[in-house]
Amino acid sequence: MSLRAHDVTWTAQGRPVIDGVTVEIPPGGHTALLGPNGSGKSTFLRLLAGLLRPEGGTVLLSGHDLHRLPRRAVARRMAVVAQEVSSEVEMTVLDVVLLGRIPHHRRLAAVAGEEDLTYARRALGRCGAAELEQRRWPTLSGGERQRVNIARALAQEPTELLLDEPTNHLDIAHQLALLDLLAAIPVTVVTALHDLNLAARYCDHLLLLHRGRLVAAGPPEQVLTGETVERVYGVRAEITTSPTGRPGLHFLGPSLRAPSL
Ligand SMILES: Nc1ncnc2c1ncn2[C@@H]1O[C@H](COP(=O)(O)OP(=O)(O)OP(=O)(O)O)[C@@H](O)[C@H]1O
Repeated sequence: MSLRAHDVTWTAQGRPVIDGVTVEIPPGGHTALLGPNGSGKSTFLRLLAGLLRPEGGTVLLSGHDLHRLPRRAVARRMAVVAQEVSSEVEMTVLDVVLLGRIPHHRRLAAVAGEEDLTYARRALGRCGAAELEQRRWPTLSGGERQRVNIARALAQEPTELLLDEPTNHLDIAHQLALLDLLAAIPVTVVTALHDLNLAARYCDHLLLLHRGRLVAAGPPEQVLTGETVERVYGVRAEITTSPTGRPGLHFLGPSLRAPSL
């Protein structure tokens, strides 16, 4: 297992935000991190990425405690696409993507050699953003910025890629293209997602958080049951098999009973 969390806990203002979560992320697969607003998805993603330190438990990368590994070695392996990115940075798109190459160099001045440019341009192409290369970052739309930010992460050539709501700002065609891309790359991917149908369609392994606790883990048909969706989201759903062979959720309305655990 490339990435594991064992009994991980993190609190804010005395309240557990992540509460004793143990998971194994299947290597080379695409795992979706699901849960209602405030359930702890972003926090857990940051813990998996080593951006937050667990207050209890450990995150293990290839069997080693993430916080005992040199930061540079982790940065070379793991790429993170955060939810919010600044729109103010005065750089071209190509330079933003080249930032992904920094962990592969000892000196900043060494970034932007031929090999780096090849990686950066290939990543832009994969994200359907090749034509944006010379645009100034602040002039991009939200969806363009999102695609470039993902290209930056791919240019890093990570073995683990963690993304927080990467489909935000993307139209449906770009959402599907991005999830197809993430399914095709030979990298361990963990994506926080709100859209349960997209998660069921594109991800092999789902983790469902509720109030900081892991309430279900496994393949989509096992995790996304009507009972679980109603209990966690407080919404009634009819679940059928979609033409893709994956579960398809049809939301019927609010639960007639209060959401609880
Ligand atoms: N530094 C912090 N200080 C105080 N509370 C925090 C902090 N970080 C997270 N929280 C709280 O922890 C809970 C989980 O937050 P988190 O952003 O991880 O949830 P999420 O599942 O990603 O939510 P969303 O779907 O709305 O993006 C929220 O109630 C949030 O307010």
